[in-house]
Amino acid sequence: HQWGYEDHNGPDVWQDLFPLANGDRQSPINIITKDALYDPSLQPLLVDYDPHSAKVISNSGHTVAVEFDDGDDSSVVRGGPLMGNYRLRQLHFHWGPSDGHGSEHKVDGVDYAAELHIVHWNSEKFSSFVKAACAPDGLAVLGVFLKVGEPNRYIEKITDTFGAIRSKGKQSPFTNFDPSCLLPASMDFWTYPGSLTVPPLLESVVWTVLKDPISISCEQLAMFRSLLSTKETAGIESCCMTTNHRPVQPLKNRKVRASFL
Ligand SMILES: C[C@@H](NC(=O)c1ccc(Cl)c(S(N)(=O)=O)c1)c1ccccc1O
Ligand SMILES: [Zn+2]
Repeated sequence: HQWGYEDHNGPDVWQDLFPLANGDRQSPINIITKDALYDPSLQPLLVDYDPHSAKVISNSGHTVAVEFDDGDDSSVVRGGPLMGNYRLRQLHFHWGPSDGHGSEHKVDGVDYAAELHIVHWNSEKFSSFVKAACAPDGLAVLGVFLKVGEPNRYIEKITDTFGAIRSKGKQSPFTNFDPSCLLPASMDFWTYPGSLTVPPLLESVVWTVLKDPISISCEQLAMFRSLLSTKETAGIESCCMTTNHRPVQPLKNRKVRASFL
């Protein structure tokens, strides 16, 4: 039984197989900006990525991901709400069936066309991503909103590979890529304690969501939707990855902090 985003295996039934779906610190959330607490003690968020860490780009069936060599601390994020270094592991995207929605987090109820997640793990306290993914401060995910507008020349480097990774399970070499090129000018962020937004929904993510979006053109977005969530095997008709975003979850007893006034 493979989880997905359709009625029979989507977010509304994930709780059947993954009980954490109804947990106390689930992601994504709607960020209500007037309730966000400005915290002057928050340090700037500092990324330091080595382009040679990028290894492959893969179609996981749920999303498209660039995977990095996380064997050393050559690509890390630190500062912000984080204690110590978090090592870069992978980046991936979430989008929707139309340009009107597709991001996972919302800001004052408004969602963007898509959202980029840059996933890191706490290499000071843990020896692997899998171990870190089970601890409350094990992962740090940097969320970046994508707003429909001008074509994005760095997103183009990603969509250029889609011909080779059209179906689920396909991967292609992808190196010499620094994810900093996908960050907006301002590193102002909101931060809150949350979870993976995909099963197993582990509650181990310190979220930092950047305030400003980056651009993506509607044609580039359409290319994400042309990726297939099915394997290439003959006989099974292929289906497009038209949507892969989880609805917003209850805030419950959490506070969102802002790094800016
Ligand atoms: C199954 C899928 N894992 C994730 O997508 C994923 C993992 C961790 C986090 Cl923290 C998030 S999230 N959305 O909370 O940022 C998503 C996957 C596995 C292997 C390769 C590519 C790939 O995409
Ligand atoms: Zn994600």
